[in-house]
Amino acid sequence: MVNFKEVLLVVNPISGDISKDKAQRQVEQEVKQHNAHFHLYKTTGENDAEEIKELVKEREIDRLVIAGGDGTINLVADAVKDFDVSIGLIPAGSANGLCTNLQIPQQLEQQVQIALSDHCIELDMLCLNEKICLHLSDLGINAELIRNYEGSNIRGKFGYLLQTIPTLIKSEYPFEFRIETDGKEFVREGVLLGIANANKYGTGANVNPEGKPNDGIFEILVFKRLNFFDILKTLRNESRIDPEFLETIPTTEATITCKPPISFQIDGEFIGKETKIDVSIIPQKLKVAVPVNYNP
Ligand SMILES: Nc1ncnc2c1ncn2[C@@H]1O[C@H](COP(=O)(O)OP(=O)(O)OP(=O)(O)O)[C@@H](O)[C@H]1O
Repeated sequence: MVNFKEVLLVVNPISGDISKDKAQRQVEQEVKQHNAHFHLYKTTGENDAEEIKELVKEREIDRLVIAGGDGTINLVADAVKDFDVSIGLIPAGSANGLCTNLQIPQQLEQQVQIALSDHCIELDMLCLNEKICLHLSDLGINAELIRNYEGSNIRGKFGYLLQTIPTLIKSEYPFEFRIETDGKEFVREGVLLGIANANKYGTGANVNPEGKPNDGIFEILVFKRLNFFDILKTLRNESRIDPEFLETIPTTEATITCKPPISFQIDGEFIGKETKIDVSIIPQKLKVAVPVNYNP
C-alpha cells in the first residue's frame, strides 16, 4: 500500500530526443491502480519552476514523477525542495547521471514501479553559489563540452560525441584552482575540478567510488591530467584510482576560486564562466524512490 494520493508527472518533451508517450501512459495506469489521482505537466523551457511549484501547492501533490534528464530533475527538485513531496525518476535524458547513480534499471516497467514505490532514500543536496546540485558539477573541460553541446543543434549522446574533439582543441586547460576547506587551503592544477554528491557521470565513469549521496558529505575531485587509460579505468568501475590522475577531498563546505574565469556546469547544465564557487551541503534534503536493492 503506497502512501500518496496526488501524483504529478513532469515530462520534458525534448530531453534525450526520445518520446515519453509510453512512459506517460504507464505512469498514468499505475497511478490509477494505486487509487491515486494523476496530474500532468509538460515543461516548456519557460517559467517551469514557478508553474510546478504552483501545481504542487494547489493540488497538494505528494508524489512527483519526473521523466526527463538531469537538467529537468534539478529544476524540479529546486522548485519543490521545501514541500513535503517525494520524487520518482524515469530516466529520459541524454546522460541520466543521477538515475545511473541511483541504480534505476533500464526497463520502463521497472522504472515506473520504482518511481511509484515507497522505498525512498533521503538525498543530500549541494548548494553551489545558491544553485542546487544533486549529482555532479564541475569547472573545466567537461563544462566546456556541455557548453559546446548546448550551442549545437544535435541532441542526445551523439551530440556530445561530436563536440569532444573541438572542445579539446579549443580548451585552455590546464587550469589553476584554489580550494579552501576545513580551514585549509590547497592550490591545484588540473583539467577539471568536480564537486560530487554521487559516484558516477552519466557515461558510467565511476570517478568517486567512495561517495554516497546520502551521507552528509561531498567530494572535491581534482583531475590532474587527461589520460585515456585512467579514464578507461573509471569506465570499468575500478575502485583504485591513481592519485596522480585524480585527487579526492571529502568535505562538508568549500570555496573554490580560479582566475581567469572557467566554464562551470551543474548536473549537466552549463551555468557560465565563474571565478568563485561557494559550496555547502543540506544533508538528507530530498526524498527519492530507489530500487529495493539500491546499494550506494
Ligand atoms: N518544451 C521545451 N522546449 C525546449 N526546451 C525545453 C523544453 N522543456 C525543457 N526544456 C529545456 O530542457 C533542458 C533540460 O534538459 P535535460 O537536462 O532534462 O535533458 P537532456 O539534456 O537531454 O539530458 P541530460 O541532462 O541527461 O543530458 C533545459 O535547458 C530546459 O530549459
